[in-house]
Amino acid sequence: MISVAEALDKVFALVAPTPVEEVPLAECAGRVLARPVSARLTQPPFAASAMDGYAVTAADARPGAMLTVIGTARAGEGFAGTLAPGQAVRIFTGAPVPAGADRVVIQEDVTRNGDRITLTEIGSGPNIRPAGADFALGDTIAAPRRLRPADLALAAAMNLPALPVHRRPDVAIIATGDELVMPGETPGPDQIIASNAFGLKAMVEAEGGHARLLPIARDTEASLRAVFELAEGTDLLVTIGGASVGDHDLVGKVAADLGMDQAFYKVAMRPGKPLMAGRMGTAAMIGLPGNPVSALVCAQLFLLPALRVMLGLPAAPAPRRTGRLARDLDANGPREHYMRARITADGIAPFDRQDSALLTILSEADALIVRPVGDGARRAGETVAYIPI
Ligand SMILES: Nc1nc2c(c(=O)[nH]1)N[C@H]1C(S)=C(S)[C@@H](COP(=O)(O)OP(=O)(O)OC[C@H]3O[C@@H](n4cnc5c(N)ncnc54)[C@H](O)[C@@H]3O)O[C@H]1N2
Ligand code: MOO
Repeated sequence: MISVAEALDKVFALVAPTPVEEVPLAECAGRVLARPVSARLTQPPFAASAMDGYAVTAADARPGAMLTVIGTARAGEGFAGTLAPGQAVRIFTGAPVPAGADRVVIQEDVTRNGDRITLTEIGSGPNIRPAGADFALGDTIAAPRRLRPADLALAAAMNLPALPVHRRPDVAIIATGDELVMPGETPGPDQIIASNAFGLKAMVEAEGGHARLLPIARDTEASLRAVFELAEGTDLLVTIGGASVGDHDLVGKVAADLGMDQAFYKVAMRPGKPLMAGRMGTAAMIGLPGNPVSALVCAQLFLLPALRVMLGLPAAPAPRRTGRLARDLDANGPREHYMRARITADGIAPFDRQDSALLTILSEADALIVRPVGDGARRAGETVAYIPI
């Protein structure tokens, strides 16, 4: 058995970033920018008014100044002339500041009578945004970068109608087992509903991958082989179950028969010991354990970091934080333990029941407390590492 860190390194060695494609800006949310992109213009392109008011010269910027309004500048249409002392231009937010003007006095600080104004007060700032205050022609957005809403607005402002992003990795998900039927079907007396694949699909898609749910493979070599073939062309093949040592655990054997080059099998972790990974032709393969919590925890620890590499992001373990324990914990054993827990006002509270079959607990959990191998007993109030989920 290898450690979680060793297994993760081996998983990283199985995957590579997907090719880059140009995608229209409106479809880039959450995608990963593959190359730096440069602004095609300067923003603002001209000195712009930050307020509604009157553009005046520095010489007139004093309370009591009486000025003549000689024109208007609004967003979309500036004032063509040049402002001289004794003059003002009516100006609106976003409008180009006329030549000769040094500041904008907000209209609340002005009284107007016909085309004459009197400045009643002068605020502290000039209320002018200089050209290029936000960015200049050629300024870049660095890559790789997960594109957030503000990044898309910035790219739009830079006049970039499409962005180079990594193709969404295709992830083919195969549930295995004679006991499984799909949600909505009526299970036979010895059957249960296949649940894991739905959680995995949601995780993959939330991360930016494209998940395909393949038909459930039965516990025969022929059925497994047939479903594996449907995964042809995928970037990442994920199987669920059939990974352990039982007579019907055939995933490893069938994958090997189909040419899987196994990178590892079994990891010193709880839940999720019977995890496997390898390469099958052009695809990476991750064989998840069947127990629902094991499958989803292993996906959090291995599948998502692998997906992030495929999306062009750096290879890194699932992000961790630290928190204070809300209650005492017993010593840990020889496997790294990822304990389902909830973050509460009193600290981070592990659930009493940690059985890897309990989806109700996982559904209530928002954290996995990380217990290192051989970690001693911990008291309430001590700091522990956890992975937000
Ligand atoms: N003698 C041993 N037995 C087991 C060991 C071991 O080391 N020695 N490991 C245990 C551990 S840990 C786990 S985890 C499981 C994993 O076994 P498999 O990956 O072979 O999974 P299955 O046996 O196929 O299924 C386990 C469990 O999960 C249910 N299952 C499977 N797929 C799904 C699905 N898509 N949706 C919902 N539930 C699913 C399945 O019905 C079983 O109840 O092995 C232990 N045994
Ligand atoms: O992954 Mo197994 O479920 O460690 O319980």
